Amino acid sequence: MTLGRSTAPPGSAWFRRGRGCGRRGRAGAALVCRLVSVLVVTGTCTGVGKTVVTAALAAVAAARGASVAVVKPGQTGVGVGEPGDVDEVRRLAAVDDVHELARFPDPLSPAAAARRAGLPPVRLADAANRVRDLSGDRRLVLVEGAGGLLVRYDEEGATIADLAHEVGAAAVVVTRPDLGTLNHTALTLEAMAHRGVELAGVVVGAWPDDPDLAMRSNIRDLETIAARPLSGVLPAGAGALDPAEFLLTAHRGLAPSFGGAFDPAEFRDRHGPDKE
Ligand SMILES: Nc1ncnc2c1ncn2[C@@H]1O[C@H](COP(=O)(O)OP(=O)(O)OP(=O)(O)O)[C@@H](O)[C@H]1O
Ligand SMILES: C[C@H](N)[C@H](N)CCCCCC(=O)O
Ligand SMILES: [Mg+2]
Repeated sequence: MTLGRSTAPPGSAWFRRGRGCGRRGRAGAALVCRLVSVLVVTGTCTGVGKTVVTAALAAVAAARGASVAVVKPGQTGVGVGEPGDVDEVRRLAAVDDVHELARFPDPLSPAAAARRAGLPPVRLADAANRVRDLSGDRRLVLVEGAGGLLVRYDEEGATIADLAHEVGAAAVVVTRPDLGTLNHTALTLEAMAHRGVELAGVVVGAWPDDPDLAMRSNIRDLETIAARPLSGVLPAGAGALDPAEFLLTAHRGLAPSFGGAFDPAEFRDRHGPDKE
């Protein structure tokens, strides 16, 4: 995916029919002319930094002039009147076009939290329709899951992977840098491949100032597992920045495919295990 450029992005974007294109199809009708991307932001677990990465993607895209909407289909662990993940994105990225589709107070999976609240669960088919509607006139729609890829939204076992597949979105996988992440990342990528969900990139959600040996070593192995360079690394503490500082950090921390300036080779050289 390439935001704000004329080159066609791979996979996660498509051209949408629209007016004013100026080109004509075989039947003489105006051809598709607007590039739209829908990205699902998932992770290897809860608390890995999906919200911060979602905010970073939104901030960088909005700064390039793209219209960005952010959707959280199921927010759990947050009470009435308390800020949820989309409020965090609004604060960090200064993007107001945010949509929380359902909220359940218990800090559980959306399916379990709905069950405990005695409320109907999130219907991901409805969420997919909402995402499609939003993509009608936005340049980028970001959809943040709850927890990891296979967390359930209802008793039938619908997951954010189903939503991604349904709307044809690629997924950004946010991962931890520390020991244990290699297995969690491999499992997530394997489950995505099994379900036909394309990988948009692996992003480390929170890289500390003092990475240990496992973290340094994991850079290369995460790239091996993903069969591509890292698509970004955000520093720990980014979530506490003000919007202007956050935008600079997001730009530095996201790869050019997401509109940023992150250089995975430079990061690998600087932080690899022989740089202790
Ligand atoms: N780069 C970062 N800078 C600062 N804080 C971070 C960063 N990444 C994560 N955090 C903090 O770690 C915690 C978990 O991060 P976050 O809320 O983004 O996780 P998540 O993957 O979105 O989890 P959930 O499944 O609840 O949506 C939060 O308190 C957040 O502020
Ligand atoms: C409450 C938490 N912050 C998330 N919103 C939901 C995480 C659900 C994880 C379920 C699991 O994988 O066991
Ligand atoms: Mg979150």
